[in-house]
Amino acid sequence: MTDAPGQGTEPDAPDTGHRLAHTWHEARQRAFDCATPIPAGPVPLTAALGRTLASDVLALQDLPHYASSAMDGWAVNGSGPWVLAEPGQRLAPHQASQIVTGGLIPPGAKAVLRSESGVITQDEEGLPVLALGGSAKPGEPRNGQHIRKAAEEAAAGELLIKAGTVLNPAHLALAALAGRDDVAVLGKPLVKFLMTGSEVVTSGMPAPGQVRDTFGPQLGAVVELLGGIAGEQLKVGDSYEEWFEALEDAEPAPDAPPADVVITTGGTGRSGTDHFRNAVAQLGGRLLIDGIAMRPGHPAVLAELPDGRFVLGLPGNPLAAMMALFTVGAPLLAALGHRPLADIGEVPCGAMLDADPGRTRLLPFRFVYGLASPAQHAGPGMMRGLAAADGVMVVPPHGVQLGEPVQAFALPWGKPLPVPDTAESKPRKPPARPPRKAPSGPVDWSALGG
Ligand SMILES: Nc1nc2c(c(=O)[nH]1)N[C@H]1C(S)=C(S)[C@@H](COP(=O)(O)OP(=O)(O)OC[C@H]3O[C@@H](n4cnc5c(N)ncnc54)[C@H](O)[C@@H]3O)O[C@H]1N2
Ligand code: MOO
Repeated sequence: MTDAPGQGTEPDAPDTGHRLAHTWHEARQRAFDCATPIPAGPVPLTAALGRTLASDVLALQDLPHYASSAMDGWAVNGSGPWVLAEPGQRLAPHQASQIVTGGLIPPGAKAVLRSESGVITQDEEGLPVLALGGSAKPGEPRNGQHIRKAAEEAAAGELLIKAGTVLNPAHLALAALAGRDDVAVLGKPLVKFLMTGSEVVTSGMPAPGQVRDTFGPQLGAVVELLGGIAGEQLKVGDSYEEWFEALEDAEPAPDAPPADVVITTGGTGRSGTDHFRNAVAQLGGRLLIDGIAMRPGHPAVLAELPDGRFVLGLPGNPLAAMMALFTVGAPLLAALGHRPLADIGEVPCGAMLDADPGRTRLLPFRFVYGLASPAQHAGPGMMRGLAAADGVMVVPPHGVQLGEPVQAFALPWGKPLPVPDTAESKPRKPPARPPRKAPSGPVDWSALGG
């Protein structure tokens, strides 16, 4: 929200010399090109799920590293009856000692007799001995029976998990079996959030003049879907000093690792309480993107601070913020996280969309009979259209004709869209002949539900 003009120590905003310097495609490419992949580093196994392994995991020793019993019963040497020995002691022929599943096979043991296959009885002198009995099968115990040999899963030095593997829970267990406490994984950007807006309330019914926070519930989740690690969310007041301090982050909590990316919401405008550019300037940062020729989301800003952190300023309007996040945040997180720039898809347009000279429109759409139909309820401050959408159309400034292919991207939580063979950098030209008259604007989906 933009209220009274700001006061205080706010410096002049950096003079960028231009507004909306970047087309949608340029902004996307620039956000990707400005970042380099975060180097690989070790993470504890408990934090490694879903991460990409940077170097092979080898068995540090034999797996298992000692011979053990596969059954509860007795370790035995030779044939019965067996004289009972102390557990762990070397067994001479015709000796046995009690053992549990997983127990270390004592020296001299040749097999394990299951508890249900043996009985403790007495010899002629009344001393206790172990004899075959119960459910023992003929020939039991065979040599080596019920003994898990050392190295039967892997020998020391053997490759267990290849570099490049995306780690699942079983990989983590295998790495632990191999004796690892941590694994080297490719870098993944940690993202912190600074949310502005004194009118924003985070629970209950907002009064007139207040709005319910739409960012708290969704931004972290979207960042995770885009390959980032969602860090802490901090609410920032409207004063410049609060903004500056939050962005400076001079005294981070001792247990909080530094962010790679800071995402701010609101405050991208140029009125008195909109402080993004000024705080970046005071911190000695540089603006990489300052406005994009797109709608909604045109005030999006991307900056880099001297300490290497990227700061992505999302507009306050909820849908505008998501479009800015998809346009700038997605490529930035991909580049930092060792991933390629996502391909842009193509869908047949289900409406005639007029020209809007000079800017790209991002329209949430839903497939209706195979055609991408623009969403209703897709104003910059709305979420209803996006919540039900199948993707977002990238409508070029010259518009789109009914049935014409139009570039589109999938939602981070949605199904992929078909990608054409042609390079995404070649937006379609309008057809030479005027098309037949067709309905324009949003399509009424109410009959379809959802
Ligand atoms: N004179 C002009 N005014 C505006 C322009 C312009 O070009 N000239 N652009 C408009 C556009 S487009 C956008 S987008 C916004 C950008 O505004 P800010 O980034 O400065 O954001 P705010 O002013 O703080 O908030 C805008 C709007 O968003 C609501 N908001 C903020 N946070 C939340 C949240 N967590 N959950 C839900 N809604 C939120 C806030 O209440 C405002 O309604 O500027 C336009 N104005
Ligand atoms: O970026 Mo604003 O529409 O473009 O909400």
